[in-house]
Amino acid sequence: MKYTVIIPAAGMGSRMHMNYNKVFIRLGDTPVIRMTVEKFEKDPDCEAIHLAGRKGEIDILWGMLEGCAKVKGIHEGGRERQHSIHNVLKAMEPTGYVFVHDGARPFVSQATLDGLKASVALHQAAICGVKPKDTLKRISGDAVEETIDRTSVIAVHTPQAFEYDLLMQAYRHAAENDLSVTDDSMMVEALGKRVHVTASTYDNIKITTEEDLKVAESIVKKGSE
Ligand SMILES: Nc1ccn([C@@H]2O[C@H](COP(=O)(O)OP(=O)(O)OP(=O)(O)O)[C@@H](O)[C@H]2O)c(=O)n1
Ligand SMILES: O=P(O)(O)OC[C@@H](O)[C@@H](O)[C@@H](O)CO
Repeated sequence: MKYTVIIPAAGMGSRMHMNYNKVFIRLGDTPVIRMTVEKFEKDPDCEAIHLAGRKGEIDILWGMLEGCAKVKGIHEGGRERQHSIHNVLKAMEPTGYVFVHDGARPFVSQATLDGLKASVALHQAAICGVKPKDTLKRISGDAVEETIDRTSVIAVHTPQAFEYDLLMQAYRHAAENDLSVTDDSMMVEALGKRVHVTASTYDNIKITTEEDLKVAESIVKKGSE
């Protein structure tokens, strides 16, 4: 199963409190965005990589990704993650399957990619995640309303994998209905389509806040799953 991956990298990284985009942070010698892209350079089933970058950072991204032969385009991002991805979807060639993967998740495993490929080929829409390790409660202000059955929830990661036509339809529908989402699956769910779930790894963190950098450095040191 061959696919194209869209990697949004056009955020501000504001929760990282640095004065530059967090995907440019180096872990060892390598920028986060290059580590992420290399995961897909190495997967023989990934045919093309398209990124979203902030206006003014597109040349920096091309520089950081020098020699990454599958990178076919770096497109201008938008106000929110979903607008960045929609811009890429509109700019790239139609294809069979599309993965969407955060530029800030450099530790996705090959097994996670393989699981998603198998699932999306069967179900048209597949996401990955991990079981929560903590007890989960629904709250109102500082009061507990209920304890959630944690066997019925997952913490969702990327990549998320879709048939191209389905994802295009979902993004068009979201734009027309002004839907605000935090992942791509929410748009497909809004069409009434069933989305399947496969396993991710606890290493597949999204680098979001300063403490994530310490975790990321320790994953680099030990090697990711
Ligand atoms: N307008 C945006 C916002 C986010 N992203 C990308 O989407 C991914 C996940 O988003 P998030 O972790 O929220 O990144 P930021 O928006 O950069 O972080 P923050 O919300 O702290 O500013 C990141 O790789 C980020 O670069 C994007 O392409 N376009
Ligand atoms: O809401 P945030 O801006 O932190 O992140 C949005 C998405 O990147 C995130 O929901 C996916 O990575 C799936 O977890």
